[in-house]
Amino acid sequence: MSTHAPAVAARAVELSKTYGTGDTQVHALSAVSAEFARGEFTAIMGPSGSGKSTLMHCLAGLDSASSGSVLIGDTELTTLSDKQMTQLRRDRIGFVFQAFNLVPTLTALENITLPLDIAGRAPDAVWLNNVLDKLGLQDRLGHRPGELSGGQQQRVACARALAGQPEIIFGDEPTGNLDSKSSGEVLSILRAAVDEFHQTVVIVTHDPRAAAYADRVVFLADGKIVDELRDPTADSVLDTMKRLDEPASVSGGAHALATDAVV
Ligand SMILES: Nc1ncnc2c1ncn2[C@@H]1O[C@H](COP(=O)(O)OP(=O)(O)OP(=O)(O)O)[C@@H](O)[C@H]1O
Repeated sequence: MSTHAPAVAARAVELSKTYGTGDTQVHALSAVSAEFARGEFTAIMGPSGSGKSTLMHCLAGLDSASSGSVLIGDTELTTLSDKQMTQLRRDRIGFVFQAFNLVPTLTALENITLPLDIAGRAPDAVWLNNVLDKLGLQDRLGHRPGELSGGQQQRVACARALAGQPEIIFGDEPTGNLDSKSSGEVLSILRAAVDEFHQTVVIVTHDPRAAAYADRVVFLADGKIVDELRDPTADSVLDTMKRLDEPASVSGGAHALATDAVV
């Protein structure tokens, strides 16, 4: 990776997303501004419907915002043509989503290397082996997705996202379907991508133990960033979640403080 790479891997600037009109209008995101530093692991948390997936999909160029902008490195996504957007997603971004999106007719290994094959790039053999070892996939590479358990399919999707060493990896509940062992393996490899390869990871999770693998946790509520934690532990994440569940009069001070810290 270039030593001149910008310090911020992804940035949302005054990002708003509104669904519907009139009485049924939903403000999924309300002027969210956030930076995701290069070489850092961030977890996004918040109650159901708070806008986590919407934020992640906008950051990853999978959905467009109603207003505001998203930058991946120095590239503003709204300036890109469809073709440029496809290339950016393919070359610079890795995705691990709950719906694994594996190709059923390809083997696990073929699924893992598919994005690289399409891009005409060869995987770094040492890195790929490391990923396959850490995710315990070496003896499953010849199997098709239908012959793998849910947890194994999720690990294949994770290996696919990591294989090309993209600048930034987005995960929407990447451990949502996994038992605690598989979950730990996926989170450890995401942590290694950050620590050993200076990649950037942003995941949405409901699980405080998963969030504890991150360097930073950003909390959303009602489409706004309301708090942030550095060097989280499962306990500090739980405490913050409880505090944010308290009535607005009690937690209002924390909201104002956190918003200042993030913007
Ligand atoms: N396509 C859509 N049409 C209308 N409303 C939508 C659409 N997608 C999301 N929403 C609404 O936007 C809000 C934010 O949704 P989002 O999926 O981002 O929340 P979330 O925090 O990821 O929730 P969860 O934890 O349940 O996955 C919710 O109120 C949701 O109902």
